[in-house]
Amino acid sequence: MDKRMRYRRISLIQCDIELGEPAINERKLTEMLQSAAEAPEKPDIIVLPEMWNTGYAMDRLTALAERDERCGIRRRMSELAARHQVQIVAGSIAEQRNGKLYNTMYAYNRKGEEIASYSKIHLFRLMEEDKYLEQGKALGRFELEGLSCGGAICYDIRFPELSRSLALQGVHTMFVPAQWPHPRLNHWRSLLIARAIENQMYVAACNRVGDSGSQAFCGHSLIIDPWGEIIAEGGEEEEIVSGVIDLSLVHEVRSRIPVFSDRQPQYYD
Ligand SMILES: O=C(O)CCC(=O)C(=O)O
Repeated sequence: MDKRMRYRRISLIQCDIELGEPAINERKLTEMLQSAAEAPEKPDIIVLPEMWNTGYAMDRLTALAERDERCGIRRRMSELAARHQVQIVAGSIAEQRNGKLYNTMYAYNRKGEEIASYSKIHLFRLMEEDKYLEQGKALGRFELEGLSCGGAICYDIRFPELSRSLALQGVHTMFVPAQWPHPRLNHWRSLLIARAIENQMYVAACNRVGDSGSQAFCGHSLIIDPWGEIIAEGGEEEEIVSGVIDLSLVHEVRSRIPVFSDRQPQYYD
């Protein structure tokens, strides 16, 4: 495999998010993104956390969410990607489309083209997402320079069917923006490691830190390889978590333990 195609450096922007303050959040994310992009070891892909524009300001989302016609954040993400010639999995933002609210991930290539979107399918009742948001209706699969990618947002990782469906569609790296709170750090780490092992894929998961009301978010953004080994892990403060993935490992692990050809789908519902 061509060396340039084999390795990708990924940086996860693990940060705090101000509740209901899109302008403040965008300023901070932009600064962190720029410093990641200008680091001596420049990443190929930068990943942001979930709902980073508004946080969980659910009862104010109609006023605060990004609107298609404004095209503000999406245009600026696209400009950042083009300016720094970096690929961006822009976490997810609260957005309003056709009068409905969604929690949506966007991805940009190095030219700044918006190449994919994925709206969260499994809405998290504990945060009342189901009361305010419309669920997504399609899986998020996309390509970043030949890397076959998939998206899952936070609670989605509790549904192994979603990541398995992505793997069956050829995904080798799953990106997971999140706002995952304590006291379920153990679930966060275990579920992400399990999704990587069972699907023999890389998982790059970007969580937020800090508090919002009674919730404390647990950070520990992770890059996990297809063997379940942790390549990089954050703490519980703001930081940029980086690691290099080696795509040949996906093929190696899949040929060593051939779970995809050993599946027995006739027994599954
Ligand atoms: O499933 C969990 O424990 C956390 C999920 C969550 O916080 C979310 O989807 O926003």
